[in-house]
Formats: sequence, C-alpha cells, structure tokens
Amino acid sequence: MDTMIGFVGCGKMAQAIIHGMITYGGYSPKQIVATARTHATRESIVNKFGINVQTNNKEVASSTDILFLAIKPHDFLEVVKEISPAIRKDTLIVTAGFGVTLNEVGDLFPEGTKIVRIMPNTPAYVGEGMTAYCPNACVSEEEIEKLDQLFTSFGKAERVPERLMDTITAVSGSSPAYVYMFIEALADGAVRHGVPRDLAYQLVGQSVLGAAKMVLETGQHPGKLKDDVTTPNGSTIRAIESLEADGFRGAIIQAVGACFKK
Ligand SMILES: NC(=O)C1=CN([C@@H]2O[C@H](COP(=O)(O)OP(=O)(O)OC[C@H]3O[C@@H](n4cnc5c(N)ncnc54)[C@H](O)[C@@H]3O)[C@@H](O)[C@H]2O)C=CC1
Ligand SMILES: O=C(O)[C@@H]1CCC=N1
Repeated sequence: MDTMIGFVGCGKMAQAIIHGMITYGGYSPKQIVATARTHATRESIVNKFGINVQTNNKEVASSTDILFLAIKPHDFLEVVKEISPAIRKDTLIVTAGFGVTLNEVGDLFPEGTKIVRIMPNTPAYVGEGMTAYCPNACVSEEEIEKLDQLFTSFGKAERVPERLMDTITAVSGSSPAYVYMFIEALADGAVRHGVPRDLAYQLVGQSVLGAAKMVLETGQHPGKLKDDVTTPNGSTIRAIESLEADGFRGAIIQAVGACFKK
C-alpha cells in the first residue's frame, strides 16, 4: 500500500511542498491528505492539488504514515496537544517550525515518537527546494532513507546536525525572501534605465538562476566566477565598487545574524 502523507497546516510552505511532490516527485494526490480550518481554504486546496482535505486534525494525524506539521510557531502548541494522543507509534512526524528543537517537540508527544525536524524553503514549489533535516534517535536509518527520498522529490535535501538548524533557517529557509528583494531591486534598476518591467524580470531571473547553477555545477569559488565577469577598467568593476561602498556584503552577513538570533 502507498505511504500516506499528511499535512496539518496547509499554508504557503505545505502547499509548496505538495505542489513539488506531485509535479516533480511523482506522488499521487491520493496519497496526500491535509487539514484546513475553513470551507473556503478546503475548496481552494482541493481545486489546486486534487488531494483529500479534511477539517479534523486528529483524524489526519492518526491515518498517515508521515505527518508534516507546517503551522506557525504560535499555533504549534495547541495543535500538538490536540493531535498527540492520536499519533500512531510508527508515524513519522516531520516538523517544519523554526526554532523548535527536537527535544522540545519530543516532550509534547508520547515517549518513543519518531520526529524529524526540517527546514525547507518555498522553491519546493518548482521542484528546487532546499531541505535540511535532522531526525531524533527513534527514527531508523531505513526511515531516514525513505524521508530523504521524499524531501529530494521536491529539490535537494541534506541531513545536518541539529546545532546548525537555526543558521540554516537564516541561510536557506529565509533566503528566498532576500533573493526576491535582490531580483526586485535589480529589475527596478533596469526599469529606471528604460527596460520594460516584464523583460527586466526575465533578464534578472534567468541571470540569478544561471549564476546559481554556475556555483552548484562548476564547483568554482564564487570569487573566481565574479572575476571572470569583471573586465579591467570595465563596467562590472564600477558596479562592484559601488556595491562595496554601500556595504552590500556586510549587509547580507548581518541579515543572516539577525535571522539566526530570532
Ligand atoms: N513560508 C516559508 O517560506 C517557510 C516556512 N517555514 C515554517 O513552516 C511553518 C508554516 O509556515 P507558512 O506555511 O509560511 O505559514 P502559513 O500561515 O501560510 O500556514 C500555516 C497554516 O496553518 C493553518 N493552521 C493554523 N492553526 C491550525 C490548526 N489548529 N489546525 C489546522 N491548521 C491550522 C493556517 O490556517 C495556515 O493555513 C512555520 O513554522 C514556518 O516557520 C519553514 C521554512 C520556510
Ligand atoms: O520567517 C519565518 O519565520 C520562516 C522561517 C523560514 C522561512 N520562514
């Protein structure tokens, strides 16, 4: 029988994962069940993904083999208290909340509950997510392998030590937001100098995608890749000089620190 995958909390992050799993990972909508609190949300999710959507968190929690908890931190405790008595011993709980440790989650479930802490990101929607994960000691290597396959169905996945999770939140969980800001600002610069808005997003989006692929696929140092673009006394070095004068790199390093601290 197919593994049943549940989502308690089906907002932006869960929907990105569901879209990625179905579109790029070959998962069937029949294998996926989520909960929604309102009729309107239920209709919208059913129409988008064709998955089963219910209103009862406990029923979903008790009927799934892998259960994602993708709710905001302020709703977390209430939801866990509700579903905890309904969890089967063999269910794998996958928790996506930032800053909540495996021990803290473990204390809210019966002893021996299998829990995996993850930090995904929204590019899961297009099959290019980055998911960092760490399991607790109750999860077997075989189960970890199964989860790794699930996470890689919507992008890349890395098993990491838990002590890195807060930093990773700042680096890959939140960073799509900073990258969108960069894209928007670069496009604004293009529009400022006469490029139509749609063309600007095309030019910038493809350049960011290409630059990211160069880093991942050539394995070359980003500094070397930057140097390859930079002609002596050319135009690129003028842009670099201006960015350095405005503290571009320092601003990004500090942003990672601010996100980590929160
Ligand atoms: N949005 C992102 O880029 C990322 C989010 N995360 C984490 O994922 C979690 C969810 O974030 P988002 O999807 O952005 O939030 P969201 O607000 O879009 O989704 C949360 C969903 O949970 C539902 N919900 C709240 N209480 C509920 C309850 N009692 N029963 C059933 N459903 C309930 C809400 O109606 C909402 O649809 C957060 O912990 C966040 O830190 C992690 C990585 C990236
Ligand atoms: O902003 C947040 O709190 C979450 C964590 C990673 C992305 N979104």
